[in-house]
Amino acid sequence: MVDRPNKPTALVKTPGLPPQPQVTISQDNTRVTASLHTGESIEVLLYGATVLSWKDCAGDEKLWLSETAKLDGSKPVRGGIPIVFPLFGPPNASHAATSSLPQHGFARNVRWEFLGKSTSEGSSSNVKLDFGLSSEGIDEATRSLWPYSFGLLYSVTLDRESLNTTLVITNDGNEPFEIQTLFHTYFRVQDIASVQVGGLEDASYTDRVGGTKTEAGTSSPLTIAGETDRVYQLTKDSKKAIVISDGGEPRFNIFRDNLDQAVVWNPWDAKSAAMADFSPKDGFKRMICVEAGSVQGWQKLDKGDAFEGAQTIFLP
Ligand SMILES: O=P(O)(O)OC[C@H]1O[C@@H](O)[C@H](O)[C@@H](O)[C@@H]1O
Repeated sequence: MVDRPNKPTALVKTPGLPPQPQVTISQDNTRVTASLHTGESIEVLLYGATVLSWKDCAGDEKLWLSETAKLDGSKPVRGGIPIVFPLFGPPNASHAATSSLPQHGFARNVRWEFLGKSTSEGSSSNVKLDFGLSSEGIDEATRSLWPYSFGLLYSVTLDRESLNTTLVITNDGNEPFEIQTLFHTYFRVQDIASVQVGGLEDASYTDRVGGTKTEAGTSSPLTIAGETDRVYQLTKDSKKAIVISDGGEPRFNIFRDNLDQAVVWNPWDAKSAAMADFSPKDGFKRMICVEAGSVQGWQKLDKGDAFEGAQTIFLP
């Protein structure tokens, strides 16, 4: 073998890109899943753009999803994070424009479009999934119940220690409209008897159990010992977290952005027994809904206006 005195120098090795988040669309085109190389993952059903699952790096599920939740588009999902829009709660004749809509509006009852994924610049430790819905994307029957020209852009960002959901609502038509919106997050807890919700102290609230009444805030964290359905009126201070603790340990820190109310809901035994899509029947012991939203009064959007609201849930 001839030894070549002037060998070409080896090519300088380009450092490999860090492992990128994986995003997959299910074969039946109904779900999008995303995972970080460190193990965290989310799964989003295109029906309602409902986040069904959020797991930490150890694979522990953070959201509660009923075992009998309908995932076939026949009913809003009982669990995960359904989106409430453009109406919170049951329709009411006092607000004519939304009085024909179903409870919590229609955004959770229709299929959204997956618009794509992105990551923060230079980062492989987060992934953002974008979903869209517009007046053109809903069926004629729904459009006739709420005949406005709108656009919704919903972004779900998974980070190693947090999940952010951001909704941007635009008025794309000439007619003004009024909206309410909320992230109806079902949190998974170990034992509702040992759950405390902090960060709501001193906030007045509307109690919706057994007739609607307004109550002054209390100084201690909220505990749940029966059916609970409250709309808390919060300050605009987006730096103050709502903290869900379980067994004395903080589990979730929820930060709001431009969402001035939080609903706390647990149906307890009788109400959950009456819901066919709620199971197991003692599942109310392992869930609590803490729902950041804008649901007191209405946000008016004139032609060309936009409203943006977000929540970020941190794992302590
Ligand atoms: O059964 P739905 O329509 O999903 O609503 C569940 C609950 O959602 C909560 O946000 C409301 O405060 C409750 O009053 C309601 O019962």
